[in-house]
Amino acid sequence: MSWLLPSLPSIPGWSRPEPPAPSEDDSDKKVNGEEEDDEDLDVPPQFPLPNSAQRSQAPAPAFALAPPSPPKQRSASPPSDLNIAIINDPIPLGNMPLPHSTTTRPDFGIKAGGGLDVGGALKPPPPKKVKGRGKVALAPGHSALDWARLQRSGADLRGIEGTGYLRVTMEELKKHKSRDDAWSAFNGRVYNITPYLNFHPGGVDELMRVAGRDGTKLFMLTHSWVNMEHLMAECMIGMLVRG
Ligand code: HEM
Repeated sequence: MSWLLPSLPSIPGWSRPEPPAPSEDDSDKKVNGEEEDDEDLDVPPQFPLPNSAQRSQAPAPAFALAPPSPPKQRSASPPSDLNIAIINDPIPLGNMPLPHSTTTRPDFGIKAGGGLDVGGALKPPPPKKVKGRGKVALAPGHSALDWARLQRSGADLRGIEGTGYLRVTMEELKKHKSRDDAWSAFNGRVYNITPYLNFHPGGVDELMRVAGRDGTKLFMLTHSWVNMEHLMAECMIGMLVRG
């Protein structure tokens, strides 16, 4: 192996230390041609050394177990339902003044023990009072379905059997304003409302308010969504004309 080592110039007074000659003990450690490691080589040195100054001054090893922490004091109030830490004990601040923004601690409406103290702006609005729509209880046999059946029955609902659609003047219209002979005009068409009176969900009296006159405005103000032309198709007398 000498060829691996660079050839050093020979310096007077200096010589390469010769490796120690293998002793008889070393030869004993060779078993079946394999060299056993010396166990002492893997043991790290003690630090600090057993007779060092650090070791003599150190009262106890620094990695001794810390004493157990004292049991936590439970607050009188149960914990909040919300996952927000509410600090009961003020944090010691020494002489440090609190910033203006935190001189009063906000509670965010959270009550002690959980739940929200909804007050002021957070309070839900009171339930709206629903104004009575003025629907009436219809007599048996006078439902919307009964009216539809009556319309399809072929019965004379116009009250002017045998005549076609009429041209009705305002003067003529005004003559039909009784319970058993009531006409009314809606959107330029004149209807015999008499057979419908007891079927009217708003009641007889409401419908009678427009008997003998133009009821378009009141109808639209009350229930513009009602398909009056369809409901009253079989009751149509004719068209409202000037004259
Ligand atoms: C021939 C014309 C009319 C027909 C076919 C008719 C039909 C109806 C119908 C189908 C309803 C039930 C509405 C619903 O359930 O949403 C109703 C309700 C009502 N109608 Fe009429 N109506 C007529 C004329 C009038 C007029 C002229 C008035 C008022 C003077 C009136 C007053 C009411 C009221 C107060 C109700 C109950 C409240 C409501 O449901 O809106 N109706 N009517």
